[in-house]
Amino acid sequence: MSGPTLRRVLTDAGQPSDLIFLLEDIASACRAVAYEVRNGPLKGNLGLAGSENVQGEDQKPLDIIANDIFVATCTNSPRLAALVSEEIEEVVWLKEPKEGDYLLFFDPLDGSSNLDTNLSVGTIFSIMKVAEDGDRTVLKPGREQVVAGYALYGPATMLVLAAGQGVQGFTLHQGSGIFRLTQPRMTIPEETSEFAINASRHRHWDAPIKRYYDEVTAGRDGPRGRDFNMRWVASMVAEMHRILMRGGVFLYPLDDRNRDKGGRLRLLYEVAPMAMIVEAAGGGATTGTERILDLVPTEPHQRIATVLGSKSEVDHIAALHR
Ligand SMILES: O=P(O)(O)OC[C@H]1O[C@](O)(COP(=O)(O)O)[C@@H](O)[C@@H]1O
Ligand SMILES: [Mg+2]
Ligand SMILES: [Mg+2]
Repeated sequence: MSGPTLRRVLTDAGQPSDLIFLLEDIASACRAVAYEVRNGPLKGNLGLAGSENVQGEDQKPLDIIANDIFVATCTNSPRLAALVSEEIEEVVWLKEPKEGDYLLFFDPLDGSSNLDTNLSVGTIFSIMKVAEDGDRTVLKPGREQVVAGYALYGPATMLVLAAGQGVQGFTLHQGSGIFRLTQPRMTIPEETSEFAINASRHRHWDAPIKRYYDEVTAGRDGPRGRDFNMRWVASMVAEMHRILMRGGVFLYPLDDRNRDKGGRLRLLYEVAPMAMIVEAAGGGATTGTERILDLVPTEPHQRIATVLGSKSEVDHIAALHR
C-alpha cells in the first residue's frame, strides 16, 4: 500500500505533538462516524430523530450519534480547552483555558439531508488556539485557524487537511483503519466553467447573484462567451471536495428567505474552515463583499453568505457585488 500515514506526514511537517494527538483523535472520530454512516440503514438510524438542534433544524439520528462520537473521542486530548458543535447550543468548556490550548469547532455531520438517499455526507472541523491564560474568546476570525479540515464519507472515506503546508488529502484504508496520504498537494484550478448553487431559490436572490446566474446560464451566447455546467449535491463537503479536485465555484448567498438569519451556512464550523482550505489550495473565499477569513464572528452559530472556489470566478462574483 502506498502513501505515508497521517501521523508520519504530521510528524515530518514538524507539527507539535499535542496537535498531532488532537488530529489523531479527530481522525479516530471520523473513522467511527464513517462506520456509523455505513451501517445507518442496518441499525435503524435513518429518518428523523424527533428533536431539533439549537438552530431549529430537525436532527437526524446520525447527527446526534456523530456529535456524541466527536465529544467522546476528542475530549480525550489533554490540550483541548473547549468545543463548539453545530449540535450543541453552548460552548462546552472542558478545563480552565491556558495559553496555547486548543479550541475545536465542528459540524459533526454535514449534508445530513442526504443520509436517507445514501449520498455522500461529511464532517467539517476547525482548530484555533487560546491566546492567553483564562481567555475564553471563541469568536475569532478564520485567519487564526491552526488547522482546518473535513472528512468525506463517500465511496472512499477521505480526510482533507489544511495545516499550514497547503492542502493534503488522506484516504482511509478499509481494514487497517489507517489514513494514508493520497493527494499530497491539492490545488484548485484558477479558472472554471462549473458552478454549484441551489437554483430553486432564484426568486429570493439579490441582484448580483441573479446577474451571475443569468451570465453563466446564457453560456456561449452570453457575456462570459462559454458554456457552464452546474452541479448541486446539497452536501457542502461533497461539493467542496469536487471543487478541490477539478475546480468550480460554490455559492450559498444571502436571500430574502434566509436574510433574517444571516444566511444558510454557519461561519465558525462550516464556512471558515472551508475558506481556509480553499485559500490554502489557491482559491478564493468571500461573502460577496468581504473576505471570509477576516470576519470576526458575533456568536458561535452565526450564519453567513458564502462564495468559495476557483479564484477568478470568486473574484468575478465579488466584482458583481461592487
Ligand atoms: O438544502 P439546501 O438549501 O440545498 O442546503 C444544502 C446545504 O445545507 C447543508 O446541508 C448544511 O449543513 P447541515 O447538513 O450540517 O445542516 C450543506 O451541506 C449544504 O450545502
Ligand atoms: Mg453542515
Ligand atoms: Mg450538520
